[in-house]
Amino acid sequence: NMAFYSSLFLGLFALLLVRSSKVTCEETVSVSPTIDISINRNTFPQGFIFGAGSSSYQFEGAAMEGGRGASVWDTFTHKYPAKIQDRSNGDVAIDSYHHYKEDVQMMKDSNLDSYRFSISWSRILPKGKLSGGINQEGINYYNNLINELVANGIKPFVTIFHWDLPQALEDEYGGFLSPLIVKDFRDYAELCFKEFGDRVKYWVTLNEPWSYSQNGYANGQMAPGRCSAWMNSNCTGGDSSTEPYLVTHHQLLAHAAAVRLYKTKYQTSQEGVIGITLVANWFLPLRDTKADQKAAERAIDFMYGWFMDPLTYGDYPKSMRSLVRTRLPKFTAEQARLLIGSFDFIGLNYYSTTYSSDAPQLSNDNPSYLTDSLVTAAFERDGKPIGIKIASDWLYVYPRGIRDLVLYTKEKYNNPLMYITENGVNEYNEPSLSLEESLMDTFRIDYHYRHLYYLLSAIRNGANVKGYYVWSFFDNFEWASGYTSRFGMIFIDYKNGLKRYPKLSATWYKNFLKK
Ligand SMILES: N=C(Cc1ccccc1)N[C@@H]1O[C@H](CO[C@@H]2OC[C@@H](O)[C@H](O)[C@H]2O)[C@@H](O)[C@H](O)[C@H]1O
Repeated sequence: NMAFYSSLFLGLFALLLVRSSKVTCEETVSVSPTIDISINRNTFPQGFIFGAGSSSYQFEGAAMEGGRGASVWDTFTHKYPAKIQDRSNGDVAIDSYHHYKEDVQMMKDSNLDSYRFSISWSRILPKGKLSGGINQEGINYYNNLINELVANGIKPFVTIFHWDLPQALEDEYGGFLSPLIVKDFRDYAELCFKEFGDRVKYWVTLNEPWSYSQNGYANGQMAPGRCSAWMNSNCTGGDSSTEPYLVTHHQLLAHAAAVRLYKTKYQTSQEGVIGITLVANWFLPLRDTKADQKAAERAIDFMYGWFMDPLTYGDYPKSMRSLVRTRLPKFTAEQARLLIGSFDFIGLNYYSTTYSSDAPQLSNDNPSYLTDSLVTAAFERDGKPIGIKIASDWLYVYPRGIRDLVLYTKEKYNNPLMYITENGVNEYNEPSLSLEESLMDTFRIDYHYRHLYYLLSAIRNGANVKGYYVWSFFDNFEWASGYTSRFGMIFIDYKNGLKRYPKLSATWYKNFLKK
């Protein structure tokens, strides 16, 4: 019976244990708060526009067809093929000029709300000026494209200048190096408003004026390929310490002139909106020191404030005034007045974030835009990269940067209406891959999902963002990288008639956009 009582006791004890654990289990179990990380079109505000982008020189082809005149990119690629990684050019590109009906169908199949594209200035004004004559075939092409988009319920989002300046204007007065560009750009913009403004309700004057100034006039890596001789970058001429500042100055004045024209003469009847697209990295201090914090602030001033300060406050950032001094042009009071608020929205192109560290040693007797900010960029801290790198050596994946940049814009520049006009990641063209493997871009789904997650977080924190455009819908001519770099959600088979194949990311985006 001893055994009986001990087993009884053990049983009771076990029961008590279970009960107590059960009781404590019931009392203490707290369902962890669900952190909702699932997003789709419907978690974004009503009316948010989802799209994808392109640009004329990178996509159209037909460079010597349909009456198109030469642009500085035709000259640059033909004269300096060594400056393009695979010595290629945009003569044919992905031939959107002839494929636009098929391409619009693919946009429709992808559930896009909108398609961003740019107009080739020298396709509609082959000599750059009205006096040089209007090319009706060029006008017809854009009318056909716009009509095809509208007929398929896709909003055209049109960039007036995406770097392909008519060569004739470069030859006549140095293009954006001269204030003469303001009148010719305004006349070109007016032709666009007149011919397309009844159906185009979203206008961008300039795409990434920073890239045009930096790559065209500071490092000479892109058209028109100018830089200081001491940079030994095979530039045809130029001065990296002054020309980037003149080109930005004249781009801003040209932008303001086109916006003023649209607002005084076309906006009331056409009821569209007009803005500018700026590219900006986000910048984090490399070390938690005052010096590196100031360096990060200078970095964003020199890349983003270079444009946002004149557009919001009528002058360049103080950090630029104090470091660039006499090499930084001045605005007259009238020009400042025209510039302030010269936009209904800001288009933002965000790709990546870098670390900034203070670099006083950069001030030397060979000044240039590239070093004037006295900042060194880094992609890793203590050997740890800021994010994963898929392909390009400047593109590390840092999705939180899109939220930081958007909230910075909200705080510093009065929360303007914003559209993310480009966000994307590239893989290298890899001829050894099978077609199936080339289409399996799971990294691109990850990239866009995480950037959209952080963009939504910024919106939930009050940022006034109303749209998002993937760069890019199709693989295309990626400037200095030629066809070696692929950003598209649709694969282009360059070896087989430019056939289009949706990548996995296109299917993902289609489902994400399902209404
Ligand atoms: N490409 C830029 C600005 C830039 C230029 C050279 C190097 C880094 C960044 N901005 C946008 O990025 C897109 C992706 O840019 C590519 O990025 C990887 C580079 O290797 C490639 O040369 C560039 O075209 C362009 O296609 C769009 O036309 C342009 O608006």
